[in-house]
Amino acid sequence: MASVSADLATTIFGLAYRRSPTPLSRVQATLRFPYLWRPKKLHSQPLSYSTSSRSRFVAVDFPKPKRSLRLFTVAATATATSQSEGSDVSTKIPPDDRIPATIITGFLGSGKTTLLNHILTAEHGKRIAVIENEFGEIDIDGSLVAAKTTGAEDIVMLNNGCLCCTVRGDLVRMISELVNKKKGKFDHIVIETTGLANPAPIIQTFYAEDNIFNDVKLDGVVTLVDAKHVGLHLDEVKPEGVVNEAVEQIAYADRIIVNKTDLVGEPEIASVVQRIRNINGMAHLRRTEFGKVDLDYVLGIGGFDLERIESAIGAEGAKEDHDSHGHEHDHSHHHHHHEDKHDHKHEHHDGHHSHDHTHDPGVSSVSIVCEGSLDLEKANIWLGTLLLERSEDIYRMKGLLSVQGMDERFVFQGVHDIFQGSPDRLWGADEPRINKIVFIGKNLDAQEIEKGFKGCLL
Ligand SMILES: Nc1nc2c(ncn2[C@@H]2O[C@H](COP(=O)(O)OP(=O)(O)OP(=O)(O)O)[C@@H](O)[C@H]2O)c(=O)[nH]1
Repeated sequence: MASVSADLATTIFGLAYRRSPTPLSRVQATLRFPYLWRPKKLHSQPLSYSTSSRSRFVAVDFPKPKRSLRLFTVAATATATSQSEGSDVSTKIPPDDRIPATIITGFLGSGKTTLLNHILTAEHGKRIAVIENEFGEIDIDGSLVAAKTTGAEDIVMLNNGCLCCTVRGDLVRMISELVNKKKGKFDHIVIETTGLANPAPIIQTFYAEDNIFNDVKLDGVVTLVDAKHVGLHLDEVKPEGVVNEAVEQIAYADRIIVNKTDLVGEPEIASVVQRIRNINGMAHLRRTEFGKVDLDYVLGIGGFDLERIESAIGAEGAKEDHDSHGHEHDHSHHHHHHEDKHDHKHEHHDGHHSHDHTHDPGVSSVSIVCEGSLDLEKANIWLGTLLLERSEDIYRMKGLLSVQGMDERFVFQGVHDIFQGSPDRLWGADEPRINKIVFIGKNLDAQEIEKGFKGCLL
């Protein structure tokens, strides 16, 4: 284990224990010490920081493809109402009126354009700007997308490469242009990636680029899955160091749409759902034909929004949403670690089916649900070290924590080494202090994570 400096040890929730006991002064202390965790291996220079009016986010910097750096503060709690003496930072958090953006991803032919057309033609009253990324010179998807008259405020094409690789700069420019020239004329941006896109760099763009971050917030990642063919893609063994895009697209999703269910039978669908759950136990999942989902399932979901973390990390992990079909499944196969079901051999615990879990190349989810309060210093060291050592492998994480001495719940979410956290609402007087935490990533050791986490409990 890497040695952890005192600095690191005070960073993740660092602020909370530099506070004085009242909630208000806690907020102010928080804002006065705005930096959270920073991965030392990525920075030899000390970081400078500033408080910004957009103080909702915490540390971002990532090594690839661009080493840009964003420093964040922890958001103030709802209890912040005024400043007291000695405070040099406003506790007022401005309303987040940035334009939400949704990434639609999914493997080739999974139904992304079909979903986009559904969004554009549905009645929702939203004015949507669309960014289409087509791999290749010919703008085929553009002509397949419903015409502007059907609901898109603007459709822009990115045809000369893949969003996650060569045209990231173009994406930044396009979003900036949309914002600069058309702000006020649209309410939402929808970005359709190519089928071969890895969502991570696209997600990171929203945090790394000031031009985007100041005006646009990532709302969610929606992943289409072709119920008939996804198994083939998940099974594909890639050369060392090459990602399996189908797996990545599922791993980063906030919403998963298992599409083309008309082409397969119930056992195949159940098997696909199970494999997806094994990779991503956090995302909501719905089954469809031709991408027909309620629009509020895909737009305005707040997948990266701390205020909505709880809905993403329900007590037993994400559930399959059942409004579009009428039968029950509980196929959640990711590794649940619940304090009162403490069984390390229960990885495939639903007992309904026997499925092969050996294919998905090391990407899985681990969730821990347990009552108690965390020792802040220990939790800092544990999570800081975990991210320091494993941030490349930790794709997504979300958590809701009970910290000893903290009256509020602490919520956080992260994507690799982007970490965003803040005190949330106060714990209720009779509310059990239950920690919930979900990790999605590569080669996660559920037992080790659980052990590390529980070692931080008082
Ligand atoms: N049978 C069936 N076909 C579907 C369904 N959804 C989409 N399709 C068809 O599948 C084909 C691919 O759908 P698209 O929406 O273009 O898929 P895509 O993900 O945008 O494809 P790429 O841009 O190539 O990655 C089209 O012919 C769609 O009409 C479905 O639920 N059932």
